[in-house]
Amino acid sequence: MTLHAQPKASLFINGAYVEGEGPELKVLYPYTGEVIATLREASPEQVALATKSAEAAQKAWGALRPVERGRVLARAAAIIRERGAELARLETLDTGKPIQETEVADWPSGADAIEYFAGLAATLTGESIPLGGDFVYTIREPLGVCAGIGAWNYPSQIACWKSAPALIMGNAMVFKPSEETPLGALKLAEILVEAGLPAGVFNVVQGRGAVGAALVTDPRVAKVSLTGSVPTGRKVYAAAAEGIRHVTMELGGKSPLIVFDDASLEDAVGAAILANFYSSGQICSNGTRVFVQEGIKEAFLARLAARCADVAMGDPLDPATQHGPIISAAQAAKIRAAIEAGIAEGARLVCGGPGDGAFIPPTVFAEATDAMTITREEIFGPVMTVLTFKDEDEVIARANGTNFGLAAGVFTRDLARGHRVIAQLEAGTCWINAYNLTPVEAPFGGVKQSGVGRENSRAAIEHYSQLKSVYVGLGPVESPY
Ligand SMILES: NC(=O)c1ccc[n+]([C@@H]2O[C@H](COP(=O)([O-])OP(=O)(O)OC[C@H]3O[C@@H](n4cnc5c(N)ncnc54)[C@H](O)[C@@H]3O)[C@@H](O)[C@H]2O)c1
Repeated sequence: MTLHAQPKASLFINGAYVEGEGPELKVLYPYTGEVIATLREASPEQVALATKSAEAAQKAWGALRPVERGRVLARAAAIIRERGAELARLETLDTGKPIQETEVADWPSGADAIEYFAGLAATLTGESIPLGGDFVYTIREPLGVCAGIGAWNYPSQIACWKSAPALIMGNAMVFKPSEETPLGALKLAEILVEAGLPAGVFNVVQGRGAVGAALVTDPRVAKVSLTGSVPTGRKVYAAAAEGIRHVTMELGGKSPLIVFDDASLEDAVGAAILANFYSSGQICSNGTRVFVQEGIKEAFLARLAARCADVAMGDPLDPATQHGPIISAAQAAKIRAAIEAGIAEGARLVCGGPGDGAFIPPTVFAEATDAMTITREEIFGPVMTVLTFKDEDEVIARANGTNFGLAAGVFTRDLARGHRVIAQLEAGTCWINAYNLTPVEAPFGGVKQSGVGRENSRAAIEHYSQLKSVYVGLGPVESPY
């Protein structure tokens, strides 16, 4: 079976594939390390060309009836679903994620977002504000050219989640995928054009951080939406501030998953697995600090270790594979260093460990403290830290003892307690008796250093539009002189 995934060219500008003029970018299949495509980065001139194309195309696109924009996006969602198998395979080659995940989670979630915003299109109106005689009306306007910058863990989903609300509001977008996973965004550009999107409304440039930085500071860019780590977020937010640009920041996390002793043990263990090991643990909202109430700690760890022992690791294209490789050798080395630090600082390795080559098995630490590196820092790999607690107040304080605030989960059969605890947790995206489910209908995003703004749901529209307020005077103008 060929693993060749070379696109027609590296960039997609003004409705067509264009070859990049910058440095080479090799795309490796994480499972085997073989080169599946060789791309070129965009040159600074090509980044400017992309934003100019976007600026030119945005005017007519933004002037369409919203229902017409919705029709284009609805068609694109249908094409994504028709090509589900082909797109899932490409996503697996690009990311190394098991095909059993990419078939149900990645592009399908992207298609959901495109479909959702397509349906919302015609409902996005301003309001009329009566003032006695005079009145004010508001117009919800697009921002103009939006820049999207993606991470490598959900490359196609991220491209869809950012472009769908942007485009439906009449904006144009220039998207830069992660240099690790450049392929899916090109497919999205192709599909959008096939669905009827005018040339230039959605463009893709490739490259490492410097290309992202050039995009963020391009004078035509009005808004920047980044999915990435906190350190990158800090840089991008600062660069965007120079031009008073709007931002959405979807950043990292070290989220708490709290399991009370009245919870269904089997469900809580299942959620802890979903919260730590799906996509080989490379998920921003992962509940990597699992707080288990004292009385059930041993039973929880025993069941967790037993279920993790059954994991099927291996060839991501094999439908039976549940746990794939880590995205890159560099990321695997970082995760291994975190595992070594956990052992060196005295935590007990319950199962898993550093693994071999591209694979790191589901790894669980117990007897950890809040001060340990594995408990404080985002690892972005399949590493769970189990901590124990005595009571509600204690666990809330400890769960909040972090600068991150992306997500949080609570497991309990006492629903009053579930709501009470969630209300006190400093996190943007929360679950009670569930974890890591992110339907497009619900807002997604973080508080504290995990981010600014929300993706998905009607809330995303706020971040891709601005309100014009129009005062209408119906009476005589009263001037003081
Ligand atoms: N909150 C969310 O929705 C969410 C989702 C997925 C991943 N993440 C986070 O992303 C991180 C993992 O992804 P990653 O390693 O690709 O992140 P990263 O921060 O290294 O890179 C993210 C993107 O930013 C670009 N970039 C780097 N420097 C830049 C600069 N100076 N200016 C502009 N762009 C720049 C990169 O090329 C890449 O496309 C984790 O921290 C994870 O938690 C967050």
